Amino acid sequence: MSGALRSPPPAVHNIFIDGAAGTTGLEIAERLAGRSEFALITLDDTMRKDAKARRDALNAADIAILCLPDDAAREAVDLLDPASKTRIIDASSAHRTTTGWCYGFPELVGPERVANALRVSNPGCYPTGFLALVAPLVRAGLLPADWPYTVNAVSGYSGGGKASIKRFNSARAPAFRAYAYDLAHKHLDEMKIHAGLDHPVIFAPAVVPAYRGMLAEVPLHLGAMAGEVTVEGLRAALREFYDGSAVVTVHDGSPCEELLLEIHAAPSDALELFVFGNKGGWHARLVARLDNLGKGASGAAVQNLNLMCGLPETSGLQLGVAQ
Ligand SMILES: NC(=O)C1=CN([C@@H]2O[C@H](COP(=O)(O)OP(=O)(O)OC[C@H]3O[C@@H](n4cnc5c(N)ncnc54)[C@H](OP(=O)(O)O)[C@@H]3O)[C@@H](O)[C@H]2O)C=CC1
Ligand SMILES: CC(=O)N[C@@H](CCC(=O)OP(=O)(O)O)C(=O)O
Repeated sequence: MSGALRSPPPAVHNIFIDGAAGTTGLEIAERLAGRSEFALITLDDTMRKDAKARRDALNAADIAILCLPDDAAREAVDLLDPASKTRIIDASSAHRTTTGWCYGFPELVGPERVANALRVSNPGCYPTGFLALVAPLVRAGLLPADWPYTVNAVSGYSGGGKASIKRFNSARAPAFRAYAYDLAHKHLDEMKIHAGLDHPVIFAPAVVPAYRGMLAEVPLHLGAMAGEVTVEGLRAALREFYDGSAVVTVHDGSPCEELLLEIHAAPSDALELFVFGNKGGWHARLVARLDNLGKGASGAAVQNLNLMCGLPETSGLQLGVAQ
């Protein structure tokens, strides 16, 4: 082999998951297990909340993925040395509308922006469904930016992290939990800003006793909107926007009697979009189906991590669509 050109060994990226013992962190680690491109920096259970140990791990990482409550995520960023080269993917809602942070929705902001970013803020699970439906249609001028939109959604109970899992696994688990009746859910700004809307949406979320899964729906009085917008036109625009995506599927207009979330669904990093309308096209329902822990959290973090490391965008993702 003397004189033969050899490729350098592939780079190994040092990754620290801050909050690795939580719901999102554990699913990210599962998706990274066995991937030789990554080496995980870990803290044992006695040190995982120790500020000094976290500071060392955060600064030693090439990329740190924050799977923490918002305050702890802000604290993690503060723990970085001023000269730190560590890049961040934040799964919390602490930085989703913060100047200087890249909104980590590659299909909407462009994969190259995520790939080159120092600070990436992952979208929330509900906003992922809402924005995937509405942002491209507002951009295309098919839906008005000044419309008073409503979002109805159901989530699997893992969407609320360990506390919600404990509640839904207890003897007093509710059969259905509707919430956010203060009309001030923390996702409102994120949805408004990244969809380019003039007004906050009315957001009506609920939780069902399935571990994972999510439906986010935007009902539309299409016939009351100005212009000639049709159900077929909305669907065609979404199909064009996501053409070639391995993650997002826009279903055709085949009849569909029901959309289901399975009680024991397997993890999925796919995002499915549907456009339904009545005869005459006066009413429409835009629906997104996803796994809150997949494209809604951990799958999205791994997709962004791949991009930031120059790896194929969907490496390690589970993209089976349930249909
Ligand atoms: N679950 C989901 O579907 C989604 C979650 N997210 C966001 O991701 C983030 C993580 O959520 P999730 O995994 O569900 O939450 P969990 O409650 O399941 O996990 C959070 C983890 O963070 C740990 N933690 C809390 N404070 C600190 C600290 N100061 N230092 C180190 N670790 C700490 C907790 O420790 P301990 O185990 O001791 O409690 C826990 O292990 C949240 O901001 C959430 O909003 C975003 C999209 C979807
Ligand atoms: C079911 C449930 O409780 N869901 C959480 C949101 C989960 C999520 O998207 O996390 P982020 O808040 O980080 O975006 C809630 O409504 O607060």
